[in-house]
Amino acid sequence: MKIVELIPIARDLINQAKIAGKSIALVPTMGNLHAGHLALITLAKQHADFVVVSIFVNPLQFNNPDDFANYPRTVQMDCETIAKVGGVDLIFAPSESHMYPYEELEEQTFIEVPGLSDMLEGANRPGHFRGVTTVVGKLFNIINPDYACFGEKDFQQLAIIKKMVRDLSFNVNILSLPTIRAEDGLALSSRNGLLTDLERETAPKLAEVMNQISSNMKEGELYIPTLLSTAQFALEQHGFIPDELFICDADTLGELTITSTHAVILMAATLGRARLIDNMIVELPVR
Ligand SMILES: Nc1ncnc2c1ncn2[C@@H]1O[C@H](COP(=O)(O)OP(=O)(O)OP(=O)(O)O)[C@@H](O)[C@H]1O
Ligand SMILES: CC(C)(CO)[C@@H](O)C(=O)[O-]
Ligand code: BAL
Repeated sequence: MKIVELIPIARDLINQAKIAGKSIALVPTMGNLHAGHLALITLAKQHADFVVVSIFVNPLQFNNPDDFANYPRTVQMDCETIAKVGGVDLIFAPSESHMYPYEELEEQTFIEVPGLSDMLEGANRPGHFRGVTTVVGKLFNIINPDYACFGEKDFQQLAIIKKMVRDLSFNVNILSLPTIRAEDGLALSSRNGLLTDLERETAPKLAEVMNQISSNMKEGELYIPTLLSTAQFALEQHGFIPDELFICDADTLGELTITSTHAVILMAATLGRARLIDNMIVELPVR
């Protein structure tokens, strides 16, 4: 396994693999790896001969400077974890100045997916998805993967990346994986490390509240304002500051309509220093 910081060196190694007839899979991450990332690596290995993991805390996608400053950076430990798990051929871990060599980040050329990027999480984190699509597009151009693997935990991000790939004709197959959870139901996330022990005990309540909304919907309660206000109240009772609570059509991410077959519950809530996100698909009862 090679660990590479520079774009031309990564390109050379990928070209050699391609000349040898190998297919390439990319797992983009911001590091601080957990079992969710390792499951994405397993997915990549199932599809391709040469697996690349990128580790880059992308400044373009952080609209909150404290969030960027606090984001856990553990590259050395991540490389050791990946080496221990095995099966990864290349770790691409560029420096910020190598990815964005400008004095001001705003000088960088951006990729922007309209519509989907501005709603829901995008409305709450202005510029976030523009930063994600720009870095993912750049990684696709550097690594030139046949496959790229993403988690369904970032549901809206996945929808936006699929649209970017379609709209810009990137020659890459997008693979995805359901959210990997701790035994108590908490979605694994790098930001979970920011929780105190006590907050960590409370954190699974986010998924519990989501499960409760899902059960209510399956039983026929489909009046969204009631579902959302009940969830908001429950989260506040547990000490969360709810940030986003949405129930949308899982296919369009727009409002539920009479023809919707699946809803998605999207949640983001702050607990202590951590902003946690989660989501769940709900098959709607026949109406
Ligand atoms: N619990 C999980 N299950 C499956 N995939 C996950 C999980 N957590 C993250 N991923 C996926 O891993 C990839 C890299 O995500 P990232 O490095 O941001 O980790 P993260 O744990 O989501 O961190 P954070 O949520 O704090 O940003 C993304 O495609 C993301 O959707
Ligand atoms: C896809 C990604 C690695 C781009 O920085 C990031 O948004 C993430 O970790 O989900
Ligand atoms: N996995 C999501 C990346 C972010 O919150 O910036």
